[in-house]
Amino acid sequence: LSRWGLSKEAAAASPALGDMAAATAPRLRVLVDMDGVLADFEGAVLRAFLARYPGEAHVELADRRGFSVLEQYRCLREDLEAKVANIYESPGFFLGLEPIPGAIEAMKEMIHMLDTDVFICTTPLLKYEHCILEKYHWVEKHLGPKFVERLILTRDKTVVSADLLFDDKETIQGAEPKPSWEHILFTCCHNKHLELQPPRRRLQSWADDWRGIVESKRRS
Ligand SMILES: Cc1cn([C@H]2C[C@H](O)[C@@H](COP(=O)(O)O)O2)c(=O)[nH]c1=O
Ligand SMILES: [Mg+2]
Repeated sequence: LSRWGLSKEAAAASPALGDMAAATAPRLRVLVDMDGVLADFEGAVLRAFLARYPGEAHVELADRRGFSVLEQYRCLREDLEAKVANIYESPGFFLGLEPIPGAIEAMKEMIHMLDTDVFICTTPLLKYEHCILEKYHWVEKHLGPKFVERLILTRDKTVVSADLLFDDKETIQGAEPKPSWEHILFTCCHNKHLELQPPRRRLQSWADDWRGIVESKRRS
């Protein structure tokens, strides 16, 4: 079935029906993750770690593997886990994240695309004291109040319905075994070495063809 609920065979057999369906095509809903996609979580962790613990063992961004920076530091040395957690649980950490290159421009363009609804979909830390409020402030600071209305905070992205999700986490699991969205893996230091099995798709950066991905989904 296409996004319009019409089988590809039916649309091919009756072009008029296909045209009608296209004319009444539903709006495309796009979810964009925050940490690692809009905001540079990884770069900020490393910079703050080096500043707070100079001379301490650390993981260079080029050596990052796996979603959890916490886990990699724990593997390096058990006591580093608490040090790294302390970094991103500190007040000001989430608000101070630098935007990922091209992210702000892409979001401002995407929100004006015809028949497209864009939302930011992000997971707050369980230790949420600073993280949640600062995520709202970050969005207002970098993207403006219109995007604050489009911020979804959830610990389970699988229950949010959409056509596309741009996210740097390799595997996104939750209560819904078959999420409605196609996950586009956004390249980040911790996932760049992964080889995706077809038909999974990647966006290498915001300079890559995100518009092509959005339009291909609209046509599907
Ligand atoms: C250890 C660790 C934690 N995070 C945190 C930061 C955010 O609160 C979420 C990620 O949210 P997303 O919506 O999946 O981007 O988890 C992290 O990003 N990386 C880590 O290594
Ligand atoms: Mg992320």
